[in-house]
Amino acid sequence: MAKKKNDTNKQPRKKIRKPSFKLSSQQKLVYGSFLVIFGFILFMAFFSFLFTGEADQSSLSDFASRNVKTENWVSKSGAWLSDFFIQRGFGVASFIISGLIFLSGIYVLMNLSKAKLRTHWFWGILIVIWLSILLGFFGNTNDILGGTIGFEVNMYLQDYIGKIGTSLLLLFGLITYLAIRFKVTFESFTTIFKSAKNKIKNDLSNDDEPIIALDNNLSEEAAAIKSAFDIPLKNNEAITNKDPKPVIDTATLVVKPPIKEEVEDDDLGIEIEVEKVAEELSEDNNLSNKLVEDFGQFDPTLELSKYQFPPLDLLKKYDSEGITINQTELEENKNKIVETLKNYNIGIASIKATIGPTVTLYEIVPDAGIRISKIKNLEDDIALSLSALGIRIIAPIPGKGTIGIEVPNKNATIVSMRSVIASKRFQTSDMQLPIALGKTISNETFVVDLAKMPHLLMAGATGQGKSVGLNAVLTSLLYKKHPAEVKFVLVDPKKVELTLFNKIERHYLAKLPDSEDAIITDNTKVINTLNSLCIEMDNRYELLKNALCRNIAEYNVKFKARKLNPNDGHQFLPYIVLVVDEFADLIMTAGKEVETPIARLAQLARAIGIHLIIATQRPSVNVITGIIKANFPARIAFRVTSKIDSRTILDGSGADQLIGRGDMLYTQGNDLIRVQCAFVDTPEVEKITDYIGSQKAYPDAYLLPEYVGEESGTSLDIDISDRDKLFREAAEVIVTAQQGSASLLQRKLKLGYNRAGRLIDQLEASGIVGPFEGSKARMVLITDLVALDKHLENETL
Ligand SMILES: Nc1ncnc2c1ncn2[C@@H]1O[C@H](COP(=O)(O)OP(=O)(O)OP(=O)(O)O)[C@@H](O)[C@H]1O
Repeated sequence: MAKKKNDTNKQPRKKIRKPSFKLSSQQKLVYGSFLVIFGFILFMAFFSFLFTGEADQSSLSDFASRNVKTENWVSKSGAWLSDFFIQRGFGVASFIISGLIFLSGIYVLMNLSKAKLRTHWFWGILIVIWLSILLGFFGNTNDILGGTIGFEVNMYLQDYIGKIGTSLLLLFGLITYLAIRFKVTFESFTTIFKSAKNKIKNDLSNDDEPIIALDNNLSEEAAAIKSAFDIPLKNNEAITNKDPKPVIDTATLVVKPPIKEEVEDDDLGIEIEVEKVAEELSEDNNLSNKLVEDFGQFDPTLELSKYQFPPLDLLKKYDSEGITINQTELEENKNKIVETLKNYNIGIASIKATIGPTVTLYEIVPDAGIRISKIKNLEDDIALSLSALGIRIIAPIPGKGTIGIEVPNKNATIVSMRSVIASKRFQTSDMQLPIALGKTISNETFVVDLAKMPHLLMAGATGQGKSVGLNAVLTSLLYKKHPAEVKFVLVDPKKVELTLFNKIERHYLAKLPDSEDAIITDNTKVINTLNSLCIEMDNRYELLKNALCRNIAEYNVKFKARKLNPNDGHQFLPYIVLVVDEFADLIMTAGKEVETPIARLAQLARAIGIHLIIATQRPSVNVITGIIKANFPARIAFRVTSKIDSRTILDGSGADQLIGRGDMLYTQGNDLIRVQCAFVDTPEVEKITDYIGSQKAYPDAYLLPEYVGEESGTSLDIDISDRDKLFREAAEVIVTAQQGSASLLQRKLKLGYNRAGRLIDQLEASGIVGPFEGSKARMVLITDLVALDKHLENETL
């Protein structure tokens, strides 16, 4: 273990920045025009070399001398380049190289697909080689037809497989090229020969020309074969033959037989020909392949293609980072543990220590025959003898066969956000939503995938590191995900914790169409947003269903490959992460109205990329209800004040024994992992959001679907028959208390915010309470219950 400890201490802190090969528009202009001009010059040099090459031969050796004159149109350089490419290289096939350079310039200037350019180069170079060998075959000596390479390769081949072998090899090269590049099949040849035969036959019989209609989109392949075999195919021409016409299938270039076949008598010696129809690519695939070939894969980041991820320098370095081993502390603790256990007649076979950032784990192997429960019961005694808080006994450590005693270090080290973000584990992770939470007890960076969790519940008493934890989660995502790939919905009833993220509203946040602020601080708006997220979820499911995809990752891959048509409503779907900073507050004020959509989202939203992170100070059962708990398998517990709270959040004790300041336990359903949360301070978050916020953004935040809440239909002239069943009770509560507030109704009648609000509106309509007066409670217009009875009776008359 000691070895491992040293290894982990030596973790390199490399600055890892994504290399960017993107050129600015100006660079493209310079680079593109250079290539165009260079390609053109090369062409001129090659062309003049055909006439001046021989004359310039002698001057090549005197390249450095200015007195020597050359005849090449591009002078000395032209003579030298042509000699290099044509004479010593590939012969006249080198013209293709100048063409490729010219073409590259055009592609750079016009910002065309790089993938297509690469294809051109690949096939271009193959043709150069093939052509050079072919022409070298005819060159008697090393002449400029095939160049030195073509000639030498030919000689080599002929030595081994002879002239016939070489020519057959060249033919094989041509066939392979046509088959792969132009997807030519054997049937293509036979059908083309057949149609040629038909034509000749028709010509001879002085009939009209055979009609072969090609549709508008004559494909490259068809055109290539057509020109190769020079068959008079009529494009877009009216069909004049009375017989059913053969039609060239442009996708595979197979000439299908006419439906009415030429059935002729056997006696005439003409056979019926039945063509085998080649398997076609389905239209969708074919189209998407073509689109990808033309434009490359769809790039969701294109709109903000210049977006720069925040650099690591924005995060603070701490001097006290890196674990220092305090040998005396280790020794002391070990002795105390051994002594305490000895006092209870527990012998130890071996003990070893793993030093983490905040706690050290002592792993002991007790003597044979010792009951584990006996050690477990000594938790308090060991804590007493070590006089330390936050001692946790893990008996046994799952999968290890040892007993663990976690003892807090006297001097805890801060785990900086910088160190976890820079870690190789985070930087190279291919998770969909990677989160660097902190470091484990063995000092390894702890990275988890939010997409796999799929929802996270965070609890901890006030001041134990929840907000820092939330910031660590958000920071991790900001360092790893482009604004096009993830959107946050932030709910912050405390109004201060997440405000900093306002600056990245148009990059990373999602909001309701009519709301001004993206960060939701008002509890009533939360209900609308949650319901809107449910609508978004349903919409996304519909899209996934139509695209025959099981989850968002598959869907996005398909969309990027241009297999989904944006005209059918398909679009690239970013992940949506909902963060609620104080859930207890929400449940208290809105009850079921919040719980229902949260539970619905938690149950269903994983496949469509909506993930929830919910934090609460009060992990009591009325806040984290059964239905919520069941749907949040991933939990983080910071220090809580009681064992009961720990049990609510973790289904076991442990969180009450933590030491605070980011010390936390993480579980994803099975083991508990003790992690020291990474520390990210408010100024650091501010720097990051400033950095992102100062860059070009989308025109608006990501807009969620509109949700028309039930309460929005409320108007003051509510029909008496439409009144809530609790109307009378509510009126009595208000009149008795002489206080017209919705929260009073919520408390007394145990209602959600919405229903209480509706009741107040109805009471106002009936004239029992006065109009809305801002932060003050409404005035009660009825003085006592007797007056109320009278008022209601009058109303029904
Ligand atoms: N990971 C950490 N490493 C070191 N110190 C930490 C860490 N997390 C929190 N702290 C310390 O604890 C203090 C309180 O943290 P934080 O504000 O996150 O608590 P909280 O649980 O959100 O409290 P509240 O619920 O009242 O907002 C921080 O100011 C910081 O000094």
